[in-house]
Amino acid sequence: MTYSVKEIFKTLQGEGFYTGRAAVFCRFTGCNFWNGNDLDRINAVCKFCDTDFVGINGCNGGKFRSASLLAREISRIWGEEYFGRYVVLTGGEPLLQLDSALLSELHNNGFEVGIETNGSIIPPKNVDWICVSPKDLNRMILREGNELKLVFPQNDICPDNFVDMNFQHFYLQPMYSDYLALNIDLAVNYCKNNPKWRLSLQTHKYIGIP
Ligand SMILES: C[S@@+](CC[C@H](N)C(=O)[O-])C[C@H]1O[C@@H](n2cnc3c(N)ncnc32)[C@H](O)[C@@H]1O
Ligand SMILES: Nc1nc2[nH]cc(C(=O)O)c2c(=O)[nH]1
Ligand code: SF4
Ligand SMILES: [Mg+2]
Repeated sequence: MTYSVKEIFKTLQGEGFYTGRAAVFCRFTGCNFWNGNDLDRINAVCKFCDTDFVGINGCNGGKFRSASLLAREISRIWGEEYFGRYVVLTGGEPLLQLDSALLSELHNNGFEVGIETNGSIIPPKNVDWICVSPKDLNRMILREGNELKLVFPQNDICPDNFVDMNFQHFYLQPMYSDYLALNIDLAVNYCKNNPKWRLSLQTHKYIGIP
């Protein structure tokens, strides 16, 4: 299998449960909820994406012709240290490309593997950390995982829809947009009144790291 990757970089996880943890981010090309063209946002399932996932032209991006070649590149970017190896597969939608071959190669290289997914595709078995961030209730078939991270607020999606699903942690992440300050206020208030939910800030954006 050939994997199309926009970029690969080492940083700190900026969001959710593992905020502050060193990780290599592997951003796969392409998404099933938006084609990445700004002109098509209004017709997309997901209209507020903050990410460029088109093409293979980012830092360390490219076409990787096998799982072992991609795992080797992720390993190189992590560096020598064996302790704490963590890779976050994101995109775009990583589950359009993640298969058990790549997952095994990453495990063989000593990585814990996390995914950031929109919940519309069932992942292969043995992913170590699953973060689901729903955008469309009707398309959300992955209804369990480690963390549910809802971008907030979203038209037609209320946090109540998720509280009976099988997740260990529930986060509201203020929508990054021209209305960020308002969205933060709304999320803070929601968390104050609904303590099952915690605030997830996109901390990397505040401190200027990728
Ligand atoms: C770019 S997405 C890629 C992974 C996957 N397609 C998904 O949606 O979960 C990575 C994370 O960024 C979040 N995100 C995207 N746009 C955002 C925005 N405008 N404000 C806050 N979070 C956003 C997503 O909800 C997701 O949790
Ligand atoms: N630092 C950092 N943390 C992140 N957590 C989720 C991200 C993503 O785009 O999937 C992301 C990202 O792009 N950078
Ligand atoms: S589903 Fe994820 S990658 Fe796709 S457009 Fe939405 S936020 Fe962006
Ligand atoms: Mg991001």
